[in-house]
Amino acid sequence: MQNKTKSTLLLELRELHQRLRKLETEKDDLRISLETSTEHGDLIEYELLNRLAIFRQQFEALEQEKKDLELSLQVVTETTDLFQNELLDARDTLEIEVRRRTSELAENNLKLQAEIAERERAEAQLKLAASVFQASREGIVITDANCHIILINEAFTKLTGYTEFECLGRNPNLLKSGLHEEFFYQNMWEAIDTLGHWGGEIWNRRKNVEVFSCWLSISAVKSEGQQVTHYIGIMTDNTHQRLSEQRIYQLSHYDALTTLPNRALFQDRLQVAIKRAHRENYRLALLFIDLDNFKDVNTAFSHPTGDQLLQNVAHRLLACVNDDNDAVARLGGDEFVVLLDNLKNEQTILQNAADMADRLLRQLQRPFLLEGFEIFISATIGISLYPEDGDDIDELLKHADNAMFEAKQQGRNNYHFYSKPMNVEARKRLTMQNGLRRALENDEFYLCYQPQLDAKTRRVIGAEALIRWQHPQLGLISPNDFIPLAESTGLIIPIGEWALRIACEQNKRWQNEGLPPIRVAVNLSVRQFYHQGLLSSINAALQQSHLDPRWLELEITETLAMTSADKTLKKIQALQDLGISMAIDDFGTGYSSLNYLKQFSLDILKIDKSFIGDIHSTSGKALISTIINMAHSLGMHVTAEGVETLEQLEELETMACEYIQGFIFYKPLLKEDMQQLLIRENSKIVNTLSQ
Ligand SMILES: Nc1nc2c(ncn2[C@@H]2O[C@H](COP(=O)(O)O[C@H]3[C@@H](O)[C@H](n4cnc5c(=O)[nH]c(N)nc54)O[C@@H]3COP(=O)(O)O)[C@@H](O)[C@H]2O)c(=O)[nH]1
Repeated sequence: MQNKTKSTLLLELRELHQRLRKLETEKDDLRISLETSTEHGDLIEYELLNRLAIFRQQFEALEQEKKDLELSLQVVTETTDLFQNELLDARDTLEIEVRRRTSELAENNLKLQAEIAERERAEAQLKLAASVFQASREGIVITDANCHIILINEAFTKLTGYTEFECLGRNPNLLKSGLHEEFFYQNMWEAIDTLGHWGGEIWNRRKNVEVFSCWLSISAVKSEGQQVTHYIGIMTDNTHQRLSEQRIYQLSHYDALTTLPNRALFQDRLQVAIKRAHRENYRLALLFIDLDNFKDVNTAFSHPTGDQLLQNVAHRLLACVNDDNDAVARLGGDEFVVLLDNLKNEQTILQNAADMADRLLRQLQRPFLLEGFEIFISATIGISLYPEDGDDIDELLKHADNAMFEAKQQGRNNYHFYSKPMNVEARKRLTMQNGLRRALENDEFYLCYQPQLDAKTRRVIGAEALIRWQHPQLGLISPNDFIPLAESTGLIIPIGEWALRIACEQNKRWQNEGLPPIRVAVNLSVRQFYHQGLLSSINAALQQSHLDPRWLELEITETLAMTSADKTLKKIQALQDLGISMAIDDFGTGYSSLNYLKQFSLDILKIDKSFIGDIHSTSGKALISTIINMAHSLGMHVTAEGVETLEQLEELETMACEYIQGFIFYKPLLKEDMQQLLIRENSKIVNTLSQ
């Protein structure tokens, strides 16, 4: 009974009540039946009473059962109430615990949520970083602390041509272009080591050996303990920018039509040249060139033809200048400039500038063949000199421009110096130059003959033919003044040929007159010597005069002999093969190679007068003696020139110098005087023979 639950007990109790009520009803029914059963006899009554007693018993049993049940219910209810209280207590404790655990759980959950969010954020960042690394247009390379590549991105491969496989484990110096000096890399690493970072432009080399320019930034990555763990290099291809920069530079510094430097670049160069000239104490000449009547070409032909003409002019100007020192630029329109830099010799600056102006004018005078036409133009040049005519760009340009304007006023196709004294000199030069062209036709040249004597016998054995120019206005002009001009204009060729022809004819004439034969020496200038017509003109002179070649001597200077030695050697040999004597002039003033001298096997060595003037000193004496001995050992005879004093003559005699030329005996003589001398010489010989 105790084990039954309260609800089971209540159920049973309810059932019991029902059964009791049913029994009550049956008992009532039975009583009524009993009261009304008199008609049925005693049997029925007995039966009914019996059944009633059974009912009663049942009822009482049920009542007892009910009591028991109610008792049990009471027990159960009491037990349940007790349990209920314990349960309530337990539930309260449990609830508190559950609440505590729930809040703990909620807290942990929040933490977890935050952790998950953090992890997701970190993962997203990593993903982003990885995609940025890969998608970056900059080439990125990551190395370990020992500079071994551990990671590169796609852009790096694109930029350098190296794949990851080819790079991993290697040093990034595999990109070294070889264009930077070692100190460049030293500075770079110094910055990384001290500042942790370096950035700059660098030339690298791709796998296909192509060199490219890039902006490179290198950062050192450090641990918390400040130890370098990695290096990150980020490079941006700069080639396109470089090319555009070059293009922009080209456009802004060079003339698009002629590709010559434009005004801006020229001014920069002039500025640099002025500074250097100031520092190193030399001079500059600025030639401002303006084409004459250029507009007519544009009008008569077309602008494209005019453009072509300007391009051709630029080429010709460039061909005239010395690549190393001089600069040509187009200032605009038909205006050009030439800068002569590094003019060290003060004596020749005027000459150099005037020579250049001459050369430019001559080049521009040659016809230009354009579109099937021969187009003739000329130019006018204004010249300013640094520092005389200005010490800054603007002044020099302005004064050269002014000088050009002056030159235009005086007629085109000429040049004009800015400063007056220069112009006087230049005008003299111009007069000489113009006169030089006509001098041959006008028979303004003549030859003098300076006798050469045998040092021992004092007999005249030869003469040097020396040219003179009798200018109608300027008077007698020294060869020292006009020979360089003739050289630079090329007029030395006809003038030299004339001197050669006259000397041969005169010598032959003296021989024909029965005078003692002498060897006449003729000077050859550099241009003349290398002129391809030299041999034929000498042959012509000899044939026309019928002079035996052994009575002709040709003098070349020491400097000439030493330039292009092989070419010189062949030419000397060819002349000697004709039977002509070859002399090396001005010996000691230039640069000689004993080796060449030996190979040339020249006939005569002429010691320069500057040495003879120094013969009184011990060192001068020793030097001359050495030269004479060397010449003898090379099989040459020696002529001492510029001998002016007895002391010099005696010294030379003791040194076994064979021939003497100098004022001590004779100055250069007119041909008539030379003839008289030869007549006297002849009579000396006759006298000696008759004694
Ligand atoms: N290419 C050619 N060059 C020529 C020709 N004619 C002459 N020249 C060269 O011109 C330079 C100057 O010559 P010149 O003024 O005639 O002077 C010569 C002599 O007068 C001078 N000399 C001779 N002796 C003395 C002397 O005792 N004292 C002194 N102060 N001067 C003297 O030396 C000049 C000859 O020199 P060099 O020729 O070196 O023997 C001169 O360089 C000539 O070469 C020519 O036709 N063509």
